[in-house]
Amino acid sequence: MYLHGTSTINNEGHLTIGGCDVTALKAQFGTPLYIVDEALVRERCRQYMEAFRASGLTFQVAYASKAFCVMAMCRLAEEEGLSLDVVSDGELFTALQAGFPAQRIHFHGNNKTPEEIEMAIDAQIGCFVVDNFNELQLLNAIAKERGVRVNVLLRVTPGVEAHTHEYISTGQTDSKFGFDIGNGTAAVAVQEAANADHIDLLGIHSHIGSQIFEVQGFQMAVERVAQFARSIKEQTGISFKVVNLGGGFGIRYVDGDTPLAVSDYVKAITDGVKQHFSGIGPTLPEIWVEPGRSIIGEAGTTLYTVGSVKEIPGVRKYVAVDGGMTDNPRPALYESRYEAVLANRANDATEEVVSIAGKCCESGDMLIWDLFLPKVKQDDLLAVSCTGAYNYAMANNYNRIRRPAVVFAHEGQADVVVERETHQDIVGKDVIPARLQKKSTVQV
Ligand SMILES: Cc1ncc(COP(=O)(O)O)c(C=O)c1O
Ligand SMILES: N[C@@H](CCCC[NH3+])C(=O)O
Repeated sequence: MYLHGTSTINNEGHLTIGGCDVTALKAQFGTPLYIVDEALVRERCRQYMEAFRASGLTFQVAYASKAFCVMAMCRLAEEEGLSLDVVSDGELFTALQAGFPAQRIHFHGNNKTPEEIEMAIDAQIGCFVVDNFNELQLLNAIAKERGVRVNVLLRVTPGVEAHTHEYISTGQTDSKFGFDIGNGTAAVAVQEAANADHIDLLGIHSHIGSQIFEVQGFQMAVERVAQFARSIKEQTGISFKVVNLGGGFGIRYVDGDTPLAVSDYVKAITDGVKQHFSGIGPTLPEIWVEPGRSIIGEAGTTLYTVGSVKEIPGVRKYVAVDGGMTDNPRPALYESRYEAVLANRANDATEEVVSIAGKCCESGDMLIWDLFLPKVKQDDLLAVSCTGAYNYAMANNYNRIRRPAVVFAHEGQADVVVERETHQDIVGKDVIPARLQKKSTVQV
């Protein structure tokens, strides 16, 4: 059984996270429950910061908040010295409400609305990562209206195919994101941004995909982006002060996943920058990255209570838990695989192979197929590991199921950072028009 971060099994055979016994967390907060190992998140942040410091380059590590964006997480990222990547007014609002320094916020997205752009300009965020020509023109016009100048990176597609699930691969030419280098669009965008009177072009951005295990994709992206920067410099004299190489660094979900150490990914990038960018300008560019999953993914665990257990003799045993695709849609979306332990009897010998079903009215709502566990009973606790990234962030209310609470566990203390939704939250935005209101049956 693989235990991430501070997770241990105590003498009673209970899983503990951040020094908290999960059976006590269940008693206090109920299930399903997302538990975040705060020390592991901090450790990951520090690994990035230290690896970049060791490179001697000027840098920013921006936490890609799409992976898990709540106010406490923004605070934690700020405390660790990270910047923040947001992709919507919702994420921006969350960051600002948490008091995250606006200058360290970078705004992404392939279809920012005028309202989002206005909100971000008014908040004086650090930088827009511009995805397309419509946005470039809109941003310039809004900045002009407000009499300000805005910092911009242009998102380019370097033509690198990352080895990952096709839905989370983004660096190839046929992608909804960015200006393509290969077909010349990126060069046109650079010229247009440089000519725009209310835009300061800081540099370029490239993100090749997510959950990537090898360094080759990143090395290739650095090389392509550097070639592009060199040709732009030669043809136009424009040089890039900042190069953002995105996120995508892989993590260990299950046995057989082989992520590299954070320092290895960072070294591949910084070595590549030193090699390929030397001589383009008087100094090397500032390097930014945007890790999301690798900061928060392994630090998250989802705790469920087992409900029904159904055996189809000779076929399969289904163990249903009190959550499912509403709190973790990743198995249904990407066929993602997860590991789990029986968190109240983790020392019992494994005896059977079961499949973990969610409670949604949907056959595809399966969390884990063919998992070895001790003999599972109703009311047992199941802890699915590695659910920190893109779980709470993609949680939904299908079947009007309430989103679980999130707690940060640290040094024996667990604090709620998101409360469990209530039934009232579920109907809170519903409106019954007057003509559908229930008529009173009381006769006067
Ligand atoms: C532009 C951009 N930056 C950063 C990330 C974060 O990626 P990851 O969570 O894989 O590090 C993503 C998501 O893939 C992204 O699209
Ligand atoms: N939501 C995806 C990652 C998306 C990355 C964003 N560009 C996942 O769960 O793996």
